[in-house]
Amino acid sequence: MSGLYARDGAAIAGLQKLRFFPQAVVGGKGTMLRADDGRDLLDLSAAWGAASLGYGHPALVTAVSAAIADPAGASVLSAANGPATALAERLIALFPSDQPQRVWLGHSGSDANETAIRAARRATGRQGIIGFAGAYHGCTIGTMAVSGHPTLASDKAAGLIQLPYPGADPDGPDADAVLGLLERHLAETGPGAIAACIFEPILSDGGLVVPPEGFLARLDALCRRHGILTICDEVKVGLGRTGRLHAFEHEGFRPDILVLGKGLGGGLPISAVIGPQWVMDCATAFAMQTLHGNPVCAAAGLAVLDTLVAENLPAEAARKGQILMAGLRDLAQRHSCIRALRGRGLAVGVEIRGADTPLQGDAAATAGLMLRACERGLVVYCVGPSSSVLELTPPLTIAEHEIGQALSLLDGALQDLAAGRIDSRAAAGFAGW
Ligand SMILES: Cc1ncc(COP(=O)(O)O)c(/C=N/[C@@H]2CCCCNC2=O)c1O
Repeated sequence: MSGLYARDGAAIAGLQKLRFFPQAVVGGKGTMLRADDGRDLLDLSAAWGAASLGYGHPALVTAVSAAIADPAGASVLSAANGPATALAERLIALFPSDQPQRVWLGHSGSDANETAIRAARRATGRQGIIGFAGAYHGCTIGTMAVSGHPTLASDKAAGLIQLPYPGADPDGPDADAVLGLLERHLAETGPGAIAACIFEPILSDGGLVVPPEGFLARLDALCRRHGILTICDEVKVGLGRTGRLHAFEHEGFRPDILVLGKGLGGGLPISAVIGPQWVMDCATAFAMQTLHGNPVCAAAGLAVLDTLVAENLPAEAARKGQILMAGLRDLAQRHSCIRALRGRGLAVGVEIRGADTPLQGDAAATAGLMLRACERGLVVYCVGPSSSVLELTPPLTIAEHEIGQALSLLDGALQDLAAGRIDSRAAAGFAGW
């Protein structure tokens, strides 16, 4: 174990660790992270999707350097600032509506979803929320209460209707069954009980599950019939990652409220809730934290949005996602432990079947695979209710040759797994999910 990782163990709280292998980073450039042992690691995670432009992108460096050198204050709580206002105006323009919209700026997906839910309740006067099993909306009390991921098994919100996510379980309910279940719930609760329905356009931490075609549009229509606000949580898969600017665009509907985070800041902490003015202006001093709308983070957000356009990153994600998926299908032909491949654009899941490997368990095989991948120079993490789905969410700026390198490194780790060259105890020291 490296010196830096040991020091991390003696200083950083376990409360915030989700560790799969002893990764210790001292720098980064593009898609590469530099480990403290001098190795270059190809990062297929992009820090759980936050490093949307990779590491050290010139547009980010220029924008953030200028903003920190002459900061326009530190927040929007009690003063307007240029970068935050400009970012809000851009986000409104990118999520057009026939109603006036407003933008709330935060630090994380958690505080953004927490705000969206609280504002929906305050603006509608209703308390109930519709959510989905397996969904990850945040790690705050309010977001955990409406999430369904097993790691977030806290007390659930009073009045929560938690539905199965169609497609998450191959033997589970399909879209018709889930919508029928929701209709029955609404018939029982009455039309005036539910404030909002919150959903991910791709169930991400829940296993990288793309919903059946048409499901989300039908869910949106059903909610509108009952005056229920729809909150689309695009914190992980938004902003070009799926091949469209917004993931909901694949589904042919427009949610009432859009939540963005992670990649919005390109690695800096900024999130956003974009929604109708009657919701977003329903109160003041209601959802505030001291540094919300920080001008340096907002400048990063503007640089990300500029670069999405300048480098045509949504279309590039669609194109490169096809290259990645084709390579994974080739690996699946040669490695029977790959149970399934799922995703859109550069949001891809590789489900692992442990029974076909010497490590036997799905989670054990996945853990061993991640650790060996890192030893071979590839960073990839896992998601899913059984921690058995590799989540590939590389920087949108990943180069084609780096996709080839990543596939080759993953192939090597899969060969090690199949040949019994990964000790089952190797990953035991890492708690994972
Ligand atoms: C769809 C979706 N919505 C909200 C969140 C919460 O975002 P924050 O972790 O920035 O508070 C997340 C965060 N997801 C977790 C973050 C914790 C580590 C596990 N991997 C994730 O991507 C998310 O994926």
